[in-house]
Amino acid sequence: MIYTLTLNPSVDYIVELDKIALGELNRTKKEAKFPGGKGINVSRVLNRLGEKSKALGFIGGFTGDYIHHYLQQEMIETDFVRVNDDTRINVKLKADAETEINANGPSISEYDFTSLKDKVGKLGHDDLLVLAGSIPSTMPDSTYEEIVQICSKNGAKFVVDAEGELLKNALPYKPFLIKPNHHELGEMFNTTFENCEDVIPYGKKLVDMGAENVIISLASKGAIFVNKEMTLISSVPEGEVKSSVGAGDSMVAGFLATYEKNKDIEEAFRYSVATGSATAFSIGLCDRKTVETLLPQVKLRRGEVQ
Ligand SMILES: Nc1ncnc2c1ncn2[C@@H]1O[C@H](COP(=O)(O)OP(=O)(O)OP(=O)(O)O)[C@@H](O)[C@H]1O
Ligand SMILES: O=P(O)(O)OC[C@@]1(O)O[C@H](CO)[C@@H](O)[C@@H]1O
Repeated sequence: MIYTLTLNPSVDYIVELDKIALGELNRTKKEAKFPGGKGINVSRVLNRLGEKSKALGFIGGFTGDYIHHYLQQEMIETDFVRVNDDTRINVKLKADAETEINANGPSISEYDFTSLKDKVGKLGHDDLLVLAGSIPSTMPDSTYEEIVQICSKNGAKFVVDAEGELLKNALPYKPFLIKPNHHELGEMFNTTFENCEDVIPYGKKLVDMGAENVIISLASKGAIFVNKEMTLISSVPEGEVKSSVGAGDSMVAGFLATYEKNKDIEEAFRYSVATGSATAFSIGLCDRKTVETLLPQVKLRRGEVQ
């Protein structure tokens, strides 16, 4: 079974304005709220693509209740650890550009973390855990490493979608899939990228560092896939971006949902890109129909073998 782990869930408050005037009263044109946090987004998109998953993580307070009820209504299984503080609220401003304000998140006690590790310890060979997003600021950088060590010991596969040290520390344990975007990749290697070709050598480095499969997204510029056997470069569909919040998480869900069905990497990568764009072209997360409409626009070509 697929499990998702969101150590720092959020209520995402999405606000649309014509423009933002700093230091003044602004009134919204439209607003919406959704349960958020990367792992939770992966569970919600998997569900829309017909794949079951169970959402794990820490939730607390009225915001935690909101997330819990929302997922229950969508018939998504959960097994959260309840914490004392409120789950955070992240503000997403959409005006000329998209601006995000993500909060630190609640404090997590040793006891809470142990309860969570006990749940992860029950996963075995037939399971896959998606670890996604930041960790609450009270938790150490070694947090993901501790969790993937448990998976590795019990033979459970895992996916990591996180930034910086959290991702680097997990690589030696051989994640099944990682999905940095080009900014995150640039920060890891202290460089910047213009296009898909620039990114390929760094995708290969991540494979050498332990990742089995690597997807690197470059928003409207395309995406690349690298593993030991192949390098693929993908175009992205054209359309109007309504909110890119969760587009990266949707890529992970699109890949896993398809791979679970047929173990076909190329097909999984095509779905991954179509699912990412389907979310970028929606307010909130995508639905299956939009993914299937966009799929014919996703064209893959092979990167050069080096
Ligand atoms: N302007 C765009 N046009 C078409 N597709 C897009 C656009 N922006 C994002 N996408 C889709 O979303 C995917 C992920 O985008 P991006 O590279 O911004 O990832 P990310 O930064 O991880 O996303 P997130 O906003 O969830 O953090 C892209 O591969 C693409 O499929
Ligand atoms: O602060 P983190 O954990 O890095 O990211 C959290 C977040 O921005 O990621 C999701 C989109 O990918 C949103 O639902 C959520 O608000």
